[in-house]
Amino acid sequence: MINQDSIVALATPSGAGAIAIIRISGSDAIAIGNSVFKSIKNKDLTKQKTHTLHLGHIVDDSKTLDEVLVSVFKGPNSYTGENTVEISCHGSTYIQQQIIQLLLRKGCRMADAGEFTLRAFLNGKLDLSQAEAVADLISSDNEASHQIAMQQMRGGFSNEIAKLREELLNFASLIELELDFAEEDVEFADRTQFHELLNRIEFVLKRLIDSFAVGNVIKNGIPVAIVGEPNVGKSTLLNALLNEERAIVSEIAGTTRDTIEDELVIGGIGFRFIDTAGIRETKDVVESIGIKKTFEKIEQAQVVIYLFDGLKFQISSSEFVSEIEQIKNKYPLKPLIIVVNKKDILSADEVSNITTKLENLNAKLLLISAKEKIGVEDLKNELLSFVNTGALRNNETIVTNTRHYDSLLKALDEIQKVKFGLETNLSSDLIALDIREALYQFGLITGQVSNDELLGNIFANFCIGK
Ligand SMILES: Nc1nc2c(c(=O)[nH]1)N(C=O)[C@@H](CNc1ccc(C(=O)N[C@@H](CCC(=O)O)C(=O)O)cc1)CN2
Ligand SMILES: Nc1nc2c(ncn2[C@@H]2O[C@H](COP(=O)(O)OP(=O)(O)OP(=O)(O)O)[C@@H](O)[C@H]2O)c(=O)[nH]1
Repeated sequence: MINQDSIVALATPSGAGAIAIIRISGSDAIAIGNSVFKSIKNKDLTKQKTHTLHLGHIVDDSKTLDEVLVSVFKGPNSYTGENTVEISCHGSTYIQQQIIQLLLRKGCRMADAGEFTLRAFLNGKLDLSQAEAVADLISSDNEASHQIAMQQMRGGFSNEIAKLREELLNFASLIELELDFAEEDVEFADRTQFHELLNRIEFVLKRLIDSFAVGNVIKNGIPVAIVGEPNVGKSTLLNALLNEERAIVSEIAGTTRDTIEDELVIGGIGFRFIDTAGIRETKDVVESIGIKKTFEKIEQAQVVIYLFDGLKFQISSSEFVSEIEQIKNKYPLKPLIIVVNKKDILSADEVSNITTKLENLNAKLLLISAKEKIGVEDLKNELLSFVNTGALRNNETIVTNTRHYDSLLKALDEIQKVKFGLETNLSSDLIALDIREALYQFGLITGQVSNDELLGNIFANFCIGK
């Protein structure tokens, strides 16, 4: 470990709280902490064991700033791998600022965003994908995104990649050794075994790449477009799903002109509902812009809810059927749920008329009342059925990070080139080049290969103090 300057930052959120934690990390962290701390038992912090907690006061010259608890971590046994001191003070913003300013005068500097975790990475405490998972963990707000981040932080993903990388590295060295004996025409690398390894790597890469489809939506929320004519109850449904009054419910048709997005967690999965203006034909300029937007939103959505008023269906059923067919034709692969609203005011005959006319449309049909909250739970379950939670349940590795996804795609491409090279008896030096490129992509994920620009990009997105 090189002699690192000592960095300081507030580890808890800014603002007042019961307690705030100020963290210092670096070679001189404990000495600096000691210089501002007066232990009630006259302890010298520099002489304390690692992972110990001490009560005392923070003093600025003779002025006592606060009564605090101080914890001591001795490098390499700390989060950052460096000497670390944490001061738990009373959570007044004034106290926080006074202590931080005092520490800055004593030789610390303010930490950059993510610098504690960057140091943990540089000191080998975490690999790069684990460090990135720390940021995901902090921003996770539902069960699924939390589970994935937690798994990644504990090294599930990097272990898998690191193992493949090591096996591949083995073959790379053997193939490269062959190059040194080019005249003799020897083969150190068993071609059958090598082929078997490449197949295995290809299989794992494909699985990881596929998992990104799930991972990405889990991280960002699954977009669901709610489409329907004005006044069918989109806003009421959204409110029923969100269980709070967010969208504007009104008696006037066409009030949902703009798209409103809202998030809701169902069964541990985040959904993003996109309330659209519907696809009713219109001459109104403002509304036709809304209709164009509706199609754009369907495009982006993973699931579409086509919502209509059950009473209106009785008058113009063929128009509804043709609209539904229009959506089905335009987006044949997009899951579509037909939701008939206002069931509470429909007669049994009307219900059976709707069912008969719509049951053969190759879409899920649900009759609900958004207002009376009838059938809303069924709709939630239906939405959940579109999420492939199999991988989640089985605790398989799920890729959520675009950077990793990108490297996995490139690695797969290289592995396939290597396979092709073997099959077509390409010369070893060319095969070796492709293997090196695949290894490089694996290394980018785990951080075995990195550079300042890459690290800068990653850690700049962290919060200060992490
Ligand atoms: N107060 C506090 N809470 C925190 C953190 C922290 O830094 N401080 N963390 C940080 O963000 C997370 C916990 N992560 C941590 C990871 C490693 C070590 C650590 O001391 N590791 C040592 C020794 C382990 C032992 O002997 O018990 C090591 O790895 O050698 C501490 C915290 C969440 N909670
Ligand atoms: N009886 C009954 N009325 C409902 C139901 N759902 C919505 N409504 C009423 O239908 C009217 C329109 O509801 P909104 O939720 O504003 O409809 P919208 O589709 O968002 O309308 P726009 O914003 O105009 O597109 C309101 O008066 C609601 O109270 C329902 O299940 N049953």
